[in-house]
Amino acid sequence: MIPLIHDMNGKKVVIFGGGEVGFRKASFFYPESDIYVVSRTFYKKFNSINITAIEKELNDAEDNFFLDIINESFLVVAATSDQNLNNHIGRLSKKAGILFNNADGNTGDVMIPSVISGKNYMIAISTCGKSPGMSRYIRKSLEERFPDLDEMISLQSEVRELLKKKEPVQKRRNEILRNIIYDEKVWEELKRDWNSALIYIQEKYFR
Ligand SMILES: C[C@@]1(CC(=O)O)c2cc3[nH]c(cc4nc(cc5[nH]c(cc(n2)[C@H]1CCC(=O)O)[C@@](C)(CC(=O)O)[C@@H]5CCC(=O)O)C(CC(=O)O)=C4CCC(=O)O)c(CCC(=O)O)c3CC(=O)O
Ligand SMILES: NC(=O)C1=CN([C@@H]2O[C@H](COP(=O)(O)OP(=O)(O)OC[C@H]3O[C@@H](n4cnc5c(N)ncnc54)[C@H](O)[C@@H]3O)[C@@H](O)[C@H]2O)C=CC1
Repeated sequence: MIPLIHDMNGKKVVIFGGGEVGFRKASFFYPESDIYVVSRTFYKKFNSINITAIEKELNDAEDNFFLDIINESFLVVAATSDQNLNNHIGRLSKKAGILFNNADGNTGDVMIPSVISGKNYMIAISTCGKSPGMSRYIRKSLEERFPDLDEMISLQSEVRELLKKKEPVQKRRNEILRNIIYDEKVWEELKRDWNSALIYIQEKYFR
């Protein structure tokens, strides 16, 4: 498997299973996608997000029920507590030519990663199904280790543009940007304030 960052805006996503896991998967795609959740029961937190809920016992549902509901969707997620049912939904999605993610059962075409994101970046973490708990741990560790990523990226972006005007040699621009990233004092100034970090950079690197 390889990672892709995908525009899910307005895409139809159908989730089977309305438990805590189904809710987490729905939250993952919310609010970007158009989300349908099909289940016999719904976890209480579903009240907090805007999805289309379809109450249905799936044990006695015909294949055509599934095929009608997943029609024209971009992705199907199986998150019921019944592996056989999840795998069956996977086979039907394949038949319909729709991407499939399985929260419990045979791995589908797509896996859902742990995500850290800000205004200026996103990082997705996966252990390829080996240890989702470790993905969560890595996410938490990165969040603690890099609380100022957004600020640093916007600072780099600003300095990059300033440098393009001031420094004609690309290799030199590259070197300065790298030195700034590794300059602990810049990170310290950033904690105080974005502008004081920029002033420090201009005094030290723009002479
Ligand atoms: C394969 C995958 C399928 C998929 O859903 O795409 C899958 C499968 C399974 N997870 C299970 C358990 C747990 N999942 C988590 C947490 C997350 N699980 C997520 C993704 C994935 N989980 C995909 C692989 C991604 C990868 O490898 O990185 C995350 C990243 C994204 C999300 O769900 O939003 C989210 C963290 C979000 C965050 O916080 O950052 C925790 C931790 C916790 O809840 O504290 C536990 C308990 C501890 C543990 O088991 O490690 C079980 C039951 C195992 C059993 O029966 O014992 C299965 C089924 C199986 O393994 O067969
Ligand atoms: N991929 C992941 O990240 C994780 C997956 N899991 C696994 O995912 C599965 C779901 O976990 P939870 O949401 O905690 O379980 P849960 O039991 O709280 O929720 C299951 C949902 O599926 C629905 N459902 C089950 N059978 C159905 C049927 N025949 N017809 C209609 N609806 C049906 C239930 O009504 C319920 O809403 C479990 O098997 C669990 O082991 C657990 C943790 C993380």
